[in-house]
Amino acid sequence: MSSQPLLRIRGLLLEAGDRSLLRNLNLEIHPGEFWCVLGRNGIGKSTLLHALAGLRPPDGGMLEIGCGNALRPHREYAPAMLARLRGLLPQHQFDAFSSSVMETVASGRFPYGVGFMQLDEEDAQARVQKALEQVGMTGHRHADITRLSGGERQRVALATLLVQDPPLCLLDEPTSHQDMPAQQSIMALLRELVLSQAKAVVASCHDINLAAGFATHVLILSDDGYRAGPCGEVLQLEYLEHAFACRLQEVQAAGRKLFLPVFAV
Ligand SMILES: Nc1ncnc2c1ncn2[C@@H]1O[C@H](COP(=O)(O)OP(=O)(O)OP(=O)(O)O)[C@@H](O)[C@H]1O
Repeated sequence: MSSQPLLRIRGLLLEAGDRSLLRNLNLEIHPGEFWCVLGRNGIGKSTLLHALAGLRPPDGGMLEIGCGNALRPHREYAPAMLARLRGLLPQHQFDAFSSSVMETVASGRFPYGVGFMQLDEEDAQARVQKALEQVGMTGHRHADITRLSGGERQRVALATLLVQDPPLCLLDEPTSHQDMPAQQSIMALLRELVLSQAKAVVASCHDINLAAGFATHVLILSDDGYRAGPCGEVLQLEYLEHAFACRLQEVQAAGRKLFLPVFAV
């Protein structure tokens, strides 16, 4: 890949208490790449995404982010500038107050205002409308976010990220609350962002086959290290069985490679 990376990770160390989650992670994330992060519960996927977003400092090594020019550590950017470079869809949404779906999605434009709530109204509204269409939530635009289902609330959060429109989109389990068609459409939407808008996406995911179907690259985390690279190279039975500590079988269906669990019963 010849383009300038959006994110450079060098010798990254992440710890939780006295436990090392990730040791010596080296990776570059470029425009046009859709990375899925795979691994068991508690392996460190959310921790990694939070570190990539600059929400927690690395415990060792270096993380640099940028767009176009030289990359710099997250701490060297003002918050609004950093919010124009990267956005994070958290795994859970916490709503302390009522707010309409449209107001919530419009909050993604805050980094582009000259002051709090001083937005280009026309531009913001057009973006909100488009994002709600993209996530299939137009019919809920006047709804109170505290009254949405888990899957609906997560799609509103995704629409907020789309409206924020950063070149680097970080998503913690974007498909976890979604039914099967919604999982497919969200993954297709993320792939479209990558292919048609040259964004970079890094998303944690528990479904190997969704990753295989839509991602361009995978990062597989395991207790003793990681594998990273294009899907065709890294989505290997051996690596997956090692990372998930379970037996899998590889099958061909509809012209695609799928990984299924081997049930013990
Ligand atoms: N603030 C914290 N203090 C101590 N340990 C923490 C903290 N936050 C997370 N951990 C631990 O770090 C480990 C990694 O957590 P993380 O949420 O990154 O895992 P994950 O791979 O995203 O898991 P899941 O697939 O279940 O969402 C877990 O063992 C968790 O208990």
